[in-house]
Amino acid sequence: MPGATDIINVMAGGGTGNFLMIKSKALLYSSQGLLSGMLALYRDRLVWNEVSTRSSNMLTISMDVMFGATLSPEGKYKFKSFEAASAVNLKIESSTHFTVYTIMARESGKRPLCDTWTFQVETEDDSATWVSLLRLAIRPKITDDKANALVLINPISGKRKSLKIFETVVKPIFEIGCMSYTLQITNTPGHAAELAENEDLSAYTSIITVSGDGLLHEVLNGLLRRKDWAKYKTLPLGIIPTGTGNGLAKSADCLWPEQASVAVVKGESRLLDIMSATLASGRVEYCFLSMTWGLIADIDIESERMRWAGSARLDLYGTIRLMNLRYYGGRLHYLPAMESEDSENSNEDNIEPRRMAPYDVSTQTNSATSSIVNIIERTNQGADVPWGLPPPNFSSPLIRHSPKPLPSMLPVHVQPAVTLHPTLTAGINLPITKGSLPPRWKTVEGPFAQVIGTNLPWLSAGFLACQRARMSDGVIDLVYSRGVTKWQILPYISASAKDNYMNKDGVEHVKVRAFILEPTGLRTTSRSVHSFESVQSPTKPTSRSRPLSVPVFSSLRTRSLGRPVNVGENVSPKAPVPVRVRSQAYSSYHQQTVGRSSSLLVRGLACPQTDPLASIKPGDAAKENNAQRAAVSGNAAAPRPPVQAVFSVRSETEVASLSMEQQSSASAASSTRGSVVTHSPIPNGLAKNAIVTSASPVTTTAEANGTFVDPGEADADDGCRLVGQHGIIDLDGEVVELGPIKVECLPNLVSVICPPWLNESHLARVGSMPAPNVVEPIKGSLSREGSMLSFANS
Ligand SMILES: Nc1ncnc2c1ncn2[C@@H]1O[C@H](COP(=O)(O)OP(=O)(O)OP(=O)(O)O)[C@@H](O)[C@H]1O
Repeated sequence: MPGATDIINVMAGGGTGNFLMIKSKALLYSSQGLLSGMLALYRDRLVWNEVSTRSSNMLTISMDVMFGATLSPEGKYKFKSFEAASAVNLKIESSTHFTVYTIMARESGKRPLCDTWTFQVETEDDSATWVSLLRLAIRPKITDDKANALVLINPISGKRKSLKIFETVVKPIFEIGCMSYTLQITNTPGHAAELAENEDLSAYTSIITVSGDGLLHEVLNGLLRRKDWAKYKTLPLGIIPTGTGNGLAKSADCLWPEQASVAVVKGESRLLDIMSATLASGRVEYCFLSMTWGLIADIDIESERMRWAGSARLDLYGTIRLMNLRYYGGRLHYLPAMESEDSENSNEDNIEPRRMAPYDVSTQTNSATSSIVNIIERTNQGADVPWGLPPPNFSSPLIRHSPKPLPSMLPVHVQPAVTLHPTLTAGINLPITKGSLPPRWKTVEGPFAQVIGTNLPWLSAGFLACQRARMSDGVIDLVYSRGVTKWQILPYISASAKDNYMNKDGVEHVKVRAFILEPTGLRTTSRSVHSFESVQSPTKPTSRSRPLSVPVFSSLRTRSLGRPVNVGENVSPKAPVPVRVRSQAYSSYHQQTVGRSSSLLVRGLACPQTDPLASIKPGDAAKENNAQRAAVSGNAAAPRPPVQAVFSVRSETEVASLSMEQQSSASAASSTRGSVVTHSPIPNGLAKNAIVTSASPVTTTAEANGTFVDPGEADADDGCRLVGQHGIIDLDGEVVELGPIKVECLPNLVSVICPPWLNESHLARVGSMPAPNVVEPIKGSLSREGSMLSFANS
């Protein structure tokens, strides 16, 4: 039948995520060759079902993990995380083929897996239709001709690998995802801010930085300085993390450049609060990450000279700073976010903090969630102000000029064009005298070892500053320590701020709307430091405490500025230098939840809860054996996200031992002789299969030994044997040496294929497909759940 594509209900249906967009006959390319089946595209998934009398494999790919579809470019895109897919070296030239690209997150610390799935349909028109519909389903919010990003690359971020990462990871994903872009490499500090402020941005649908947090901070502030900033209030911002700290990317669960690139391609977004910091000079800076003072700021700033060490500089210098803990004199005033004081310290695990009027954003009508960053347009009409915020003060002198030029890297004119609801602290005169604070304000007094006002849980990828922080809750999480010893603060810094460190042992946490920091300008390594009052009536510093040299408060930094904010430079140490920080929920940041393993459904394929092999280096046979046994017997330790494991089985004895353990499991009813892999619930009786795959852990494609047994044809009694280290198959006397094979773990692999591909007679049962090259190495992966092992070929 010509043009067998069955297009059903294209773009119709609406409502549910399950309507069918297209359905047709399609061959699935696997390392075993072509498998015949029916392919159906729904709005939320792609499903391929094998049509065969012999087996009924099924492939389901969730739309969550798909990021592109192209016409047969197999082999074109090969980058690091594509290793697994590129092992399948298919020669596909005809344009009746198309390829779907997927990304799957893996357990923490491991690079996500990108994969390709190639199908063949009957005509070129069919494959073109498939590709365009797939693209539509993958990126429903972005049409191909619309997406055009301004991409800013900071070549010196982190370990100076931004350019390389762009070329090898970002660019291929952008190409696959049909993302057009204009590239700009930054030359100097401030360059990105200048571009964001002065460039004509009308052609762009987003600004993406390939950088650390500092460059995005520049972009944000540059945008806010534009006269026409309101025009770009919905311009999405995104970050592909290549920096040192990468706190935003970590908090958004997009720490791998692959994840972040895919998120950009798919145009997913998420709200993000911004903090505005009014400095002593009157200068206003906006930051999305945090404001730190004391320990964390010192680590950040003073370790700049160790940039060569990448993110390790924070750990290295952090240890030094912690061992020589400093204390800073000053006062901290804050406006609690909660009505009740007690509720500040209540357990708020996993609960989004309650928004309080007038900052209740729950009523907002802005469609902020549909783009990466939305700067909310504000008007002078109180009633029209989003979320009931007080009217912005556009005539504030802060907008026009800085009262006193600062010797900073930014020129004076770079005042933000907007002042975000400045009323919380605007009426408070500094220095603050007793009784001058508005009601509900609280004051705590130093000496402080650290003060962190954070908008995000993670200040850097390695430092969870406040687990309770949420990026769009409209409040600041204030964490401070005063008068603590280094040993008290050590668990918080080293093990990060799990909730059990909060509000005890000197690590205080409170959710606030705004805070004011009044440093005295005195720093000491002694805990018996001067009180704020002592500054008002200064006494001569003791030998262990000293006024700081200029700049006085070099240790105050709005993290993500990418440079210190020298608040109060040239100010006498005796004069308190106030800093006002407040939060505003007004913009958003892109984020995509990438690759939930549940989103790829595998019939009969069990997901293991632990992977005893994960920590074992290839070649460590003894450890591997133990781990395999532990895994098979379900003797697993701590639970972790589902993964697939790759096993090595090297001898008959080992096979027997695995089989025996399998048979002892209730779920392994159909276990048979000589089998490593068994499945009870496979419907067509093809559950009796065995596989030997790799000695490698799951991370990469690996040279490995392999063999295969199909107990339907052969078993331990009639000649099925696993021999030696080189994957020799002995089927009824017919010996096939597979040699080293590449084994890949494909967490998003899909079918539990009962391998019918070893010889012609097996293939004949599959149908009238062309015979695959049966001596090709067998690729596959083995997974387990408790005592259940499952093999899936790729
Ligand atoms: N070409 C350049 N040469 C020197 N500095 C630059 C250049 N381009 C940008 N910068 C500056 O580098 C600073 C730090 O960059 P970025 O934040 O990207 O990396 P990072 O500091 O390593 O990462 P993180 O902020 O996540 O810790 C930015 O504030 C920016 O001003």
